[in-house]
Amino acid sequence: MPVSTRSQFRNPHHGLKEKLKALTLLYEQQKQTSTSLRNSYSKPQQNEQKNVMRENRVPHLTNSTVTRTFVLIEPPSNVAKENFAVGSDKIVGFSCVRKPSTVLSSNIVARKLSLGNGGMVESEKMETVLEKQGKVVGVGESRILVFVRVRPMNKKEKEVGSRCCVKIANRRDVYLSEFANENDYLRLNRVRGRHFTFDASFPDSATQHEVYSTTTSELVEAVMQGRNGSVFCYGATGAGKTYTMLGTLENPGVMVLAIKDLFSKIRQRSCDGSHVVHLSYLEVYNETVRDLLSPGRPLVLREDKQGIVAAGLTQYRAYSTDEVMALLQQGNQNRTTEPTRANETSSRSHAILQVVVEYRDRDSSMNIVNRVGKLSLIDLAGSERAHATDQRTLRSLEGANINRSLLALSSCINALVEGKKHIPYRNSKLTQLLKDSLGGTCNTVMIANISPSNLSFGETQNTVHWADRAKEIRLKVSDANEDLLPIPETDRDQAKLVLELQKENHELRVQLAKQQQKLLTLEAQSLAAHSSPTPPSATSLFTPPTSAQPTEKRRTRSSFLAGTCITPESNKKGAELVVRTLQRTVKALEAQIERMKKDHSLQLKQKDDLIHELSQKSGKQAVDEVGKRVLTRASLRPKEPNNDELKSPSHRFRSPVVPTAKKRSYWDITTTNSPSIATSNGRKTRSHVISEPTTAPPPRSSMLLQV
Ligand SMILES: Nc1ncnc2c1ncn2[C@@H]1O[C@H](COP(=O)(O)OP(=O)(O)OP(=O)(O)O)[C@@H](O)[C@H]1O
Repeated sequence: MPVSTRSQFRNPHHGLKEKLKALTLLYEQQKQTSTSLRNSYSKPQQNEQKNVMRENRVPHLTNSTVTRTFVLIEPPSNVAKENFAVGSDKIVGFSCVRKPSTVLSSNIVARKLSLGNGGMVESEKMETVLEKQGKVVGVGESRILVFVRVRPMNKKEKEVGSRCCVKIANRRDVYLSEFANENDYLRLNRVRGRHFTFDASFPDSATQHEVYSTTTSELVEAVMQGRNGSVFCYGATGAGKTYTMLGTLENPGVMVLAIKDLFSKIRQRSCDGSHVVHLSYLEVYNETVRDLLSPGRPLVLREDKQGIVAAGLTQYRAYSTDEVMALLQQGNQNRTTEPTRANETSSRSHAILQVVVEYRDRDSSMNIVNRVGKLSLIDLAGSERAHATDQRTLRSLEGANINRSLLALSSCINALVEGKKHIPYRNSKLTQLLKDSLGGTCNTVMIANISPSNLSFGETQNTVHWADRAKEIRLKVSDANEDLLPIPETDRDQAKLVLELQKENHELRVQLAKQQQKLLTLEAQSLAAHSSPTPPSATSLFTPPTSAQPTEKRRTRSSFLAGTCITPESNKKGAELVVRTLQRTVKALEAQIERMKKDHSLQLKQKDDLIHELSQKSGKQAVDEVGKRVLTRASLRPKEPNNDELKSPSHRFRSPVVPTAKKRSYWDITTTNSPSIATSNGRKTRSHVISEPTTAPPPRSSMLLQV
């Protein structure tokens, strides 16, 4: 059994000293390792890191009473590795479409927060953190986006020498440092610090535009797609909620910037320029709901298909941003604000501005889509400690009510995070109104406003704690409120009329083709029936157009048909008329021929009679002469004019008289010059017979005269 010696008891710290030495050695080694690691980073990053560290240590160095014991929690090494470049953060895609599982992050939230510097997507980092904690967003779910904004230290805080207890690093990490109370000697040596991570965190230097573009601009885009969106500010009194939501004239806040953005987007996209923007503005003051645009009696909350609505709330139709601004100003004037110790213009009520946007857009198939989106912008009253505000009755009652409603909100957040079936929305008017934003199908953004002062550490810690809890609230993925527009009644009638006309037109064309076919058949039949020649004009008129025919002819025909609108009856009548005309012509011609025949025979008879009479009147000589001369019928014909006088070519074919005479004259010449009357071949002609007497034959002209 070991016996303890006295010396051992006398020197109880002997072992501890050795341990301390070993620990110091280990600490030195760790320090060297971390220094060498830091040196391996790039220079700008190193500088940034140094800055971060320096800023973190500022309060530590400035306060001499706590320098010995206060140790700040340094940002984790991975924070230092990340890029610190300032860029406007963006929430990407409120559509809540989820990607399939990946190796690193099996469930990546579609609502992404990307850094402009091309670094790792913020939501992915966040998702990795959540995944490690087993808090990953499920399929068909989305989560509330949570942001933290630190306001600058105010004059009062500076005057009392308060110190900054909030450090924002890497645009998303929040480090809270609790300074030990100088008078609390027991806790003087305690180190208190906490680290939180949010979708984005804004330092006191962040501008209103920066806050709007990071937190709400994508939400406005989702509202334009027909989804519902909510933005609410949460925090202690005087933390900067109203400044963030409403802002000032010089620095307008989220409400103003969102409405401006909304109007400009509607104007750009509304396909027919028509859009409807309805506005309502209410406050929850001491558990009563009041219309800020037309103050009057308190409103009653009712639940219908659209969710919780305030019955009788005025819905103003706004046509421009200026009009909305005017309404907003009017509403704010009606809002209950009172100066408190913590805030000179403290909001004593929760204010909810609701903008319903309805406009027509064209989808990818160029269909007209009616989209309706609702944007709720909420400025909550600040939570406060009783001792921080005035202790007057009304103020304390207000404070109690504010705290009660915020407590109800906290209970709802707790229940939602824990996945409870029953969410106590009914515990307060505020939670009833926020039901849709917290547990419904709505894209929700929460901005937690905090003060940097160590004097408000408790409130700040409380706010950040609830904001951290709110990150875990899961929302249902919302479908866009959009309808394909029905075709207007007038358009439908017109379309019907066009269809009917087209049908009628087609039928008429078919009928026309049939009639043309019938007409051709009739023509063919009539031509077959009357094989007599028809005038070319008539034939060509009714000859069906063939491909060989000139186009002009066909055109003439079609225009003729089109112009006169020939009916089957008129076609038939026309054909009959032509046939009758032709028949008449044929008959007339036949009659003429008959007449000519008769005349001719009569003339012949008359000539014969004349010859006979002449022969009887003249004596024997005459009879002999007549007998010697052969009188031909041709000789009795009237004298033909000279060939040279013949103008018409038809004379060439009339009679062979002239050539005969020529021949005769030729023979006359030859016979005159020739001693013999016989021809060379011995044949005698009638002329030869005439020339037989010894007397010289009379000249040709005389011979003709004799006749
Ligand atoms: N980011 C900021 N930059 C400059 N000033 C700010 C900022 N945030 C807040 N302030 C100022 O701080 C003061 C308090 O802010 P505000 O009224 O917005 O607080 P609150 O959270 O709305 O308080 P309450 O809950 O009592 O209404 C105001 O004078 C405001 O101008």
